[in-house]
Amino acid sequence: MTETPARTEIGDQAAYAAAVQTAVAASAAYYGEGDSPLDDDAFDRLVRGIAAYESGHPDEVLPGSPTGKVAGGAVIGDVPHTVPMLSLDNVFSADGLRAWAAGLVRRLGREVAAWSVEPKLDGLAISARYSGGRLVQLVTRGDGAAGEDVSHGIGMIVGLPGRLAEPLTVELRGEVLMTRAQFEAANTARTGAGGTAFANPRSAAAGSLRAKDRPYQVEMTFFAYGCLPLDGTDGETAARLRDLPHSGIMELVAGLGAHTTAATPVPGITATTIEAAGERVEEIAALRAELDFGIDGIVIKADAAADQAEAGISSRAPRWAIAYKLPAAEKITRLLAVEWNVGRTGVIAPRAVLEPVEVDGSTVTYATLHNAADIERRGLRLGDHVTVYKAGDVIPRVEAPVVHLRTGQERPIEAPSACPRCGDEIDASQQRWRCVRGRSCHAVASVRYAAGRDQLDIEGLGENRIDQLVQAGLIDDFADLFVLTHDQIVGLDRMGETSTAALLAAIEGAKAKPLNKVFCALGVRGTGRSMSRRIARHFTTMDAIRAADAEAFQEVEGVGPERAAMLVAEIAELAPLIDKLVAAGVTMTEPGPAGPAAPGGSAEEAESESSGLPLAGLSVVATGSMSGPLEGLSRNQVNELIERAGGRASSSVSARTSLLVAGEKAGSKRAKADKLGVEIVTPEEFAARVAAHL
Ligand SMILES: NC(=O)c1ccc[n+]([C@@H]2O[C@H](COP(=O)([O-])OP(=O)(O)OC[C@H]3O[C@@H](n4cnc5c(N)ncnc54)[C@H](O)[C@@H]3O)[C@@H](O)[C@H]2O)c1
Ligand SMILES: [Zn+2]
Repeated sequence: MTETPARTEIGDQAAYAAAVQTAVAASAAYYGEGDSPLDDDAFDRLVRGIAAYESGHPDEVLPGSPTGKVAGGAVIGDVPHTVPMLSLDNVFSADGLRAWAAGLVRRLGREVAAWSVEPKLDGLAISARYSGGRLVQLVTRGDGAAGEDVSHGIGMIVGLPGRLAEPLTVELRGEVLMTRAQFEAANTARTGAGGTAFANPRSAAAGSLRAKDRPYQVEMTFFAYGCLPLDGTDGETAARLRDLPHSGIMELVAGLGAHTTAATPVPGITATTIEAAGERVEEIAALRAELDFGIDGIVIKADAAADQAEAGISSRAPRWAIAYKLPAAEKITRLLAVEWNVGRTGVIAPRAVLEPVEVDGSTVTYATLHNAADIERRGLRLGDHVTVYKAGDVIPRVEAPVVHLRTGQERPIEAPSACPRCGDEIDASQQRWRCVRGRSCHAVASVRYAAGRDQLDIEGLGENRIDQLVQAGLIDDFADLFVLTHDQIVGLDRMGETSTAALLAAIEGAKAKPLNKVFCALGVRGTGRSMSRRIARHFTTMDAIRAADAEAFQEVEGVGPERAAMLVAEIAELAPLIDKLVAAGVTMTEPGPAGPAAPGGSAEEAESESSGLPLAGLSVVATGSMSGPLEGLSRNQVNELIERAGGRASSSVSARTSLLVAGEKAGSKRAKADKLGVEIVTPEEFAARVAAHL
């Protein structure tokens, strides 16, 4: 959310003319079939470059330039709109919003009565005309003055009723989009019918709405954001629509039976000050990742009809409304490779390796692909351009191939025919593939981790020895260590009486390790040493950990909703292993009083482990893209660095945060840290502080 967003540099007239051509073609594709070769970020950079060039060379402006026009002037329709369907001007920061509001107040010569704040739905604008309460025509926005008749879409759009609750003659305006589920279903239907996948929900909605004869059914969703009189609207209704504030219109529309944002986790609200409106902007932005439909910003409008009427409109956009743009949550990049990783339980999951791309404030190199069937269903190929989606803390995912960018060089993605870790067979009978060895596929690595110095610290149990025990069929996981007998071990290669006795004693000693070490030994995803200490300290017993739900886990510092849900799932999955440990008499409690952990767990440990380290006692959050010596580090690697340097890594800024490492595009976390007075440093400054641990 930087105030001066990046733009394409345009050096001369020829480059300018080429840029105009590219932008107009992209717009035509975007509003037409929904198959633009550019992602929104690239398109917006280009148009900003064009605008900058034009302001420096006003005599060179081409008549076909997209600037200052609805839909870049790229689209034409033949159904005139009663009232122009406009675009929206943009701001990119809280300062920009305040400046815009101040300008509007100046123009009106009085305070704005109220602000309405609602999500900016990322679909396409539609005009839905009702006659006597019956839906009779659908028209796209087109160039703003006239649009295309897409009435064949009637009946495919959830939330756009065929009949209103009252027999009114009115025009509803709103956005048609696809929810994530509708998008997945549309792509399944399309690829199933031999077609190619849509690149993203927005283009799927655009393409589906315009297509007339389709051999398969798709479903879309409508959200209303306006209601206008039409020819034939009765006088009373027309007067009501003219006088009601925007919020009142929204209530009326909902009452008529059309979808509005009221029923979503981000309902439109009104605020009396622009500061309060700004807070709502932050709230909506924070919920973006959890919504099942795309939003690309937040729309702030003067609510009162009189304020709107007096502010008026420009040729492109109303002056009484503004779009607060959020960073693009979706980018186009290349799919370079697919890795097949074997999880702790033997699940074999594909992961996309991408040409690194900046999405929503962080660099994305990997993205989830779920399973082999998913790759098939999406019709992905190696070398494809793909749309990658990430918002907030959501794990990045590959949405779809951008089929119209194919060159013919793309290759099929080959699924492994044997377990990539142990070479044994794959059980492909379910959507999630598994190694037939299940957990024991993972045995050597996981037992080695459990026996490591920071976990159970079992001396004499190196990789070779573990491998030997696994090969001999004596252990499948580290709980099996505790039931090994003298006779089982002493016969093994290079195991004499002395080393056998030493090993058994070391294993026996591990039973007395405190809960935090035992928990850490489980290798729960997303928990390292310090997180294990915090969890053990917070819950104090394994029973309490096992009983905790996601909400309870979020009370542990540094555990957000996503990690909490994962912890619950992982711990449930580990139940058989934990049961074995309990049965073997391994310690399941943490000494010392419960409560928030000191930076290093128990006070003593904290002393010995992290005092003297540069981040001792500090809770550190990193956000935005890392640069300087930290460039290229994943968020996880940065967190590990924080922990190595004695700090606690956390993903959310709170009053307890000591330090925010804010890279480029730090966004809302930076704003929050600012507000809370948390110290903020650049990645370079941070790197200097922890140089010894880099
Ligand atoms: N990738 C490409 O090639 C390409 C080409 C053209 C445009 N675009 C993208 O489209 C955007 C510009 O498009 P635009 O001119 O349609 O403007 P816009 O989408 O940024 O804003 C105007 C539109 O917002 C929609 N909207 C959503 N929620 C609303 C609400 N609550 N109240 C009012 N309106 C709401 C309406 O449909 C309205 O027409 C840019 O972000 C650009 O990146 C991309
Ligand atoms: Zn295996």
